[in-house]
Amino acid sequence: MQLSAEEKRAFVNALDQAKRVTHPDLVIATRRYPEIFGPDNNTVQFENISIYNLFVWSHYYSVSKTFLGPAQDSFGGVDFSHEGPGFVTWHRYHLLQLERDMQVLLIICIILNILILCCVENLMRNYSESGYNYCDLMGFSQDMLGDPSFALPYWNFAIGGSVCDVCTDDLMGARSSFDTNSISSNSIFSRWRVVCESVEDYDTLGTICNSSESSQIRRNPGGNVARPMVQRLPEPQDVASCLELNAFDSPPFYSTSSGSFRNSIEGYSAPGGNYDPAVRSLHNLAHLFLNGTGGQTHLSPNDPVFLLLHTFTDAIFDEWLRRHSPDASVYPLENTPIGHNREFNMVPFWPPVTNAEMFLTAPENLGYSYEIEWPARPLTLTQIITVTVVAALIAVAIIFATTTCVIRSRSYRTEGRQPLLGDHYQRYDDHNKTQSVVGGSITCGSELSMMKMEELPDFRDVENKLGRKVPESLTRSCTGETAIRCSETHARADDLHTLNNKIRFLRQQMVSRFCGKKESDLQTRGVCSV
Ligand SMILES: O=C1C=c2cc(C(=O)O)[nH]c2=CC1=O
Repeated sequence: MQLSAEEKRAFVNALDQAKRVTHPDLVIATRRYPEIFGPDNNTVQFENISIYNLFVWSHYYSVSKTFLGPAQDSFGGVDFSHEGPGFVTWHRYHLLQLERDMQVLLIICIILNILILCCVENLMRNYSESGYNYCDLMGFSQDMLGDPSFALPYWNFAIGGSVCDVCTDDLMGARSSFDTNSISSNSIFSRWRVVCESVEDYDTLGTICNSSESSQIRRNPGGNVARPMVQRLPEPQDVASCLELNAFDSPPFYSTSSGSFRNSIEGYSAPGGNYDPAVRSLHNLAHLFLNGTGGQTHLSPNDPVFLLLHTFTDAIFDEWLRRHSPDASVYPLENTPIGHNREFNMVPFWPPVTNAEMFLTAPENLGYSYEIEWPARPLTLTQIITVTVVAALIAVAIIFATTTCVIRSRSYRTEGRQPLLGDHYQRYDDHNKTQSVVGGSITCGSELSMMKMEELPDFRDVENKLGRKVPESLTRSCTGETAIRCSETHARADDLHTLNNKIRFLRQQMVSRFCGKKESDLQTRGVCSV
């Protein structure tokens, strides 16, 4: 989704070229081994095939029944690329082969153009003057020229919801307005035709898929009403959970494996690792979501969404390798389904390549990397417990603080109706010392000072705030009891509250001024009373 418009166009055009240009090196077998030399035993049953169709054919071949020999049953249920540890390694190589083939395509194109320009310019002058070049003759477009570092992008399919965001005309093709199962005619992919469609015929006739193209790509993302579970894409959390799994794979190394990263990313077990026959997740779910060509194993690469879906699957595999740094030995050496053992060659790639060769971190060993932001990891049980306990403690602290505030504020309010200087502010006499503040008088030890409140520095502020004169009886030298009474007579509760605070402040000032101590110190020692 982050490609620029130009990058999208170049990518789509490059795929279209790959669909049309014949693979420069490889041919496909269209008959099984006993018939490979043809009816006359002299005509090899091979065919040329385009670069993209070879990509489709390889996948078809890897999931096809394997012929065991004359008079022997086909070996059904064989799958060299799914339902086993080789799922991730096989599909990785599959993508790398296509990517390399497309890079070569671009290099050939550049070389041929240079040759035309330098060597056969005269010969081709008329053609060049028409604005075309040799690569156009072969089906190349200018978009692809000069970019031999071509790389396959990926589709983050773990976005939840039921919208295929890459199914737009500038990418993989929007839905046709006329047929919900077709691709819009504005997309180049509406003109693609599939290969390997006639599986039943191949099986009954004992043949193999050839390069013949047949019907259009079918696609109806999220539209399988008969199977609501596959109407939604996987969620980001599914990726996060799957990446947490420690074990690469687990016996029987099949679609029934539990606690297996491979089976989770493949999508036969829940993202958290438990095998559940009813579950389809991640890669499998994305396939089934496409609901058409891309959801049928023998056909799925015909829909180009396949390769974006698989580059993302490969990115998850690579992130798992990076996080868990597994030794090669975590990939099972034996007892896997046929073709999936660690040192076995992956069928049908040529030249031979083993699963082990793809079980390595890509940036360090294979020369490519993915630019992806991974969803946050889900919390472990311990983390959930810790967070819960901390949250509970914070809640208790908040409740305690709130309750204390409420009680205090209530007591302040009632203070307005209580003596300003109550019983506990009564004179306190110690044998040695007497610190006492009563109304506007302070006694410190033997030293006695009398002071009118009016004389204290900012006493006028109180009056300003009250908007009137402070009651006379208070300003003189109210003893505790007197102060209340005179206040109750002259001031409202709010005023009393303000006054109360002010008096408390003044009292502190007086205590510290006359005793040279803070009131709190004196109170701590239990020798100060007001
Ligand atoms: O192309 C594929 C289609 C698939 C469908 C399922 C499924 O779980 O039913 N799995 C698939 C894998 C494919 O590669």
